[in-house]
Amino acid sequence: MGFVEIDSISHTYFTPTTANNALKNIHFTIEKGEFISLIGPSGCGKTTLLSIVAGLLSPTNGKILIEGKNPNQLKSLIGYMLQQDYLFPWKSIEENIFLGLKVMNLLNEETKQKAIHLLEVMGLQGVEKQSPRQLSGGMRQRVALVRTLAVNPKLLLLDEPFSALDYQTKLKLEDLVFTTLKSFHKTALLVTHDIGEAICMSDRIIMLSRSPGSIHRIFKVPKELRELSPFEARNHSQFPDFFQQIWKELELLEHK
Ligand SMILES: Nc1ncnc2c1ncn2[C@@H]1O[C@H](COP(=O)(O)OP(=O)(O)OP(=O)(O)O)[C@@H](O)[C@H]1O
Repeated sequence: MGFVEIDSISHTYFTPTTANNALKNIHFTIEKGEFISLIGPSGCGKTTLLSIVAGLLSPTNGKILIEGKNPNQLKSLIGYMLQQDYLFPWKSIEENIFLGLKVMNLLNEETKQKAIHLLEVMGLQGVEKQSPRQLSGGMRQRVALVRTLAVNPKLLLLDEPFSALDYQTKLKLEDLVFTTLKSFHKTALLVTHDIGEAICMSDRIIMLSRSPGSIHRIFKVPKELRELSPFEARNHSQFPDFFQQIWKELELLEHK
């Protein structure tokens, strides 16, 4: 059994007059420590799937099991990182990174110290007393990552966490997130529109097609690229060919 079992998920959004089949029979597993990316044309159901895995939305059909359990039983073990950092502007950085720990009743001297240490790991030592307004977008996203990791989640769900950043910051953050997650042996599911990002961060890439959202193809990232940091992977000789392969397939789906 995989660490995460996504077992024949279908989802329909109902309105009084319409039924929108957002997902149909999505079935795959994620191994512990694996990094998976979801890509596909707009509206193919990536965010819907992530919300279902997070336990925020109940699928119309099928089930999700994380270590054999329903995600609703384990919300505390799932961390979410989004495009917006959702830091509270009126709270200090320190208060922001302790927030998840506080909500989950896990705030003590040890967990506080670990969170502060994570800030240092992210290159943010000394910002504890500052306000989010004083930090750049990339710094705030790093704080958001610290807050997410502080509660020691087993599964990280990343919904386009780098898409609002400038290109250089995005590349740096990809490297940082990648190395941090690998060093803590975290399992992650990333939604992205960026093929390059999917290639350089993932072990496998799941391409969805739309109407209804279903798995079109699963790509295994070549071993040579998986062994490198995202920045190095983007510069590897195998990167352009693999990029082209995925790009062409995605183009076909976009115009379907
Ligand atoms: N709350 C909702 N009510 C009705 N339909 C919805 C709702 N949320 C999403 N949908 C529809 O479900 C389908 C999948 O949407 P979803 O946002 O999951 O796709 P996505 O792949 O994340 O899109 P994008 O890449 O544009 O962010 C789309 O057709 C969308 O219009």
